[in-house]
Amino acid sequence: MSRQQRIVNVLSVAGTDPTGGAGIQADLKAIAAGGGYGMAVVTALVAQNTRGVRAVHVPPIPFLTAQLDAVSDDVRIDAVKIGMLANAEVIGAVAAWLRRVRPPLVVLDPVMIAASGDALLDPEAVTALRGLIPQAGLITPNLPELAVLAGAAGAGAAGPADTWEAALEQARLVASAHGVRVLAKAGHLPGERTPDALVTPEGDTIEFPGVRIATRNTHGTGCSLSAGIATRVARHGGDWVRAARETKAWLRESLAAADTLDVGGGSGPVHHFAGLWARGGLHTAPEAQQNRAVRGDGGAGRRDDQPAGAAAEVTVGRLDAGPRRSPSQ
Ligand SMILES: Nc1ncnc2c1ncn2[C@@H]1O[C@H](COP(=O)(O)OP(=O)(O)OP(=O)(O)O)[C@@H](O)[C@H]1O
Ligand SMILES: Cc1ncc(COP(=O)(O)O)c(N)n1
Repeated sequence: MSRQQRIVNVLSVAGTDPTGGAGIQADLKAIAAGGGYGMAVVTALVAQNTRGVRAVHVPPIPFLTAQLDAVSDDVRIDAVKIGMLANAEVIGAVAAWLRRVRPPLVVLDPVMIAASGDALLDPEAVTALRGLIPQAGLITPNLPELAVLAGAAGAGAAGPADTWEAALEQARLVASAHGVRVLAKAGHLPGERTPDALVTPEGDTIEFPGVRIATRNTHGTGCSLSAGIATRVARHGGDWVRAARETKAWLRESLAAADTLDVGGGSGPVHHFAGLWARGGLHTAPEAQQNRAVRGDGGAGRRDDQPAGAAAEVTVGRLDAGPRRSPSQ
């Protein structure tokens, strides 16, 4: 098998979601759907469902390190996705392992607060989290997380961006302060548009347009996006733009089919395998309709007026980003 055809091994270092919509469980589905072999190290056991978080249990730090070493002592790691880190001790252990192992590609989703409003990171651990950023090739904060990072990087306590322009400005500040690529995401903004933008440390901005899908089943979209990008950037030899573009198209397809699942009474998961199952002839429209009928919402309100991958990205600024200094290019 040639190097290009090799199946990539992708490690998720994250917390759990026993209902399967976010965290490690979502990551493994996103990695598989993206064409990689998924592996997982648990940073925190989280008792949560589609409605919220009930309890968090962080394993002893030596056990976390033992999990990380068990993988890296045995398996070639092509990319790492890092999600929930819970506290400064966990961050320290993951940072030390990254320095030792130097995986070639690292995507850091700086998870701080669940969509339900529950804290997934000790507020005092933000400084430690910022220290981890230079070891990543890409970070994927949502708007509240971006505001925290921008505030710490000198923007003051501005709060989450309420316009796309303000989000891009914060992303540029964070990218240049930490020498890292930042994926800004408009998921939390009101309105019809949900663009993402890849911002380089040099200030180049590659925008991926998107149209909002009217569903409340968006649990774990950030987890799935970051794990999908980690998988595709490894498959595409470090091409971050292609990885982000393709992952957004896949996530759109998965979000558009989220209402065909029937998982929980809160914000449910996306359907990670909707595209694959449709192309394989599995679970066709009548079954999906039935799920919606059982739940009683008839699927009303869902909008999918744009085929996956239809939107072309827009480049603002220079494209010649050049190689990065960090080991996790
Ligand atoms: N309703 C939607 N329609 C289309 N795309 C969406 C929608 N909601 C989120 N997205 C997309 O999902 C991805 C994650 O966005 P978001 O900003 O919600 O991240 P997040 O808050 O980290 O996710 P999570 O819900 O896992 O915490 C982005 O690519 C965003 O554009
Ligand atoms: C273990 C874990 N990691 C991340 C999230 C964020 O996802 P969301 O904001 O959709 O709740 C989560 N709920 N749980």
